[in-house]
Amino acid sequence: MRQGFPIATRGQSIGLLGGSFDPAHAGHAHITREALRRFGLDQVWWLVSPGNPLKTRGPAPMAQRIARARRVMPDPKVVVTGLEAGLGTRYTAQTLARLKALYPGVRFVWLMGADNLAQFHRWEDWRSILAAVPVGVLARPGHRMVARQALAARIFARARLRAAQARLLACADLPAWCFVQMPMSDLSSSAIRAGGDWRDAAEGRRAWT
Ligand SMILES: Nc1ncnc2c1ncn2[C@@H]1O[C@H](COP(=O)(O)OP(=O)(O)OP(=O)(O)O)[C@@H](O)[C@H]1O
Ligand SMILES: O=C(O)c1ccc[n+]([C@@H]2O[C@H](COP(=O)([O-])O)[C@@H](O)[C@H]2O)c1
Repeated sequence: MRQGFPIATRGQSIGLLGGSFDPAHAGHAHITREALRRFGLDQVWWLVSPGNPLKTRGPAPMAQRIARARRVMPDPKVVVTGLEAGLGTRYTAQTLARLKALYPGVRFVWLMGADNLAQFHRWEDWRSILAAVPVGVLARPGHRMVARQALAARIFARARLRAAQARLLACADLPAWCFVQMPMSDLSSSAIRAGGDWRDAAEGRRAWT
């Protein structure tokens, strides 16, 4: 394994939560705990992104975002990484192809909030992502209807597992995706950047819907 890359063994199920984490907040921690439990994952790796290809604004420095993410999510099952910077990949499809080659036999699951499902069809080579790994989608306020309305969800409607089957997702035949509802956090990095109250966000004191 490449130096500085997390360890995973054959047969393990690893969730990958990519994001700008600019900054990380209790909403990220919440969906990660839910994903571990609902999808029966062994670990979740946070992929702190060098920069979302669809966003024009550059994020805060990587080291700063990683350090904060580790404070927000000090869970032994969660590994905060800068893997995409290490791999030199920019698009999720590329990242997944590289990780699957580096970790043969590991079952990766791509995780994302429901807001990302809404625009998933705009991602580079998005169909290849669904061909490569199962996708777990976590509810987010304002995106209740996305599992029915998003273009990618409609095109791949037959690949959808019911929430009751969530634990089967990591081993499911591809393509497969699953949307899980749960108590939601209304936290977002953009609201934190706008409001400047980072401490409350880290400790999750904001409202839950
Ligand atoms: N409160 C939340 N509920 C559900 N999913 C979330 C929540 N916050 C973030 N996510 C998901 O976590 C992943 C990484 O999110 P990201 O780092 O972009 O944070 P963000 O709060 O969405 O940022 P921004 O407000 O700048 O768009 C994405 O898949 C996103 O959908
Ligand atoms: O591959 C793409 O085209 C693509 C487009 C938009 C977002 N993503 C990924 O989605 C994840 C969430 O991005 P963000 O900026 O909403 O935190 C992060 O890992 C991005 O690299 C990927």
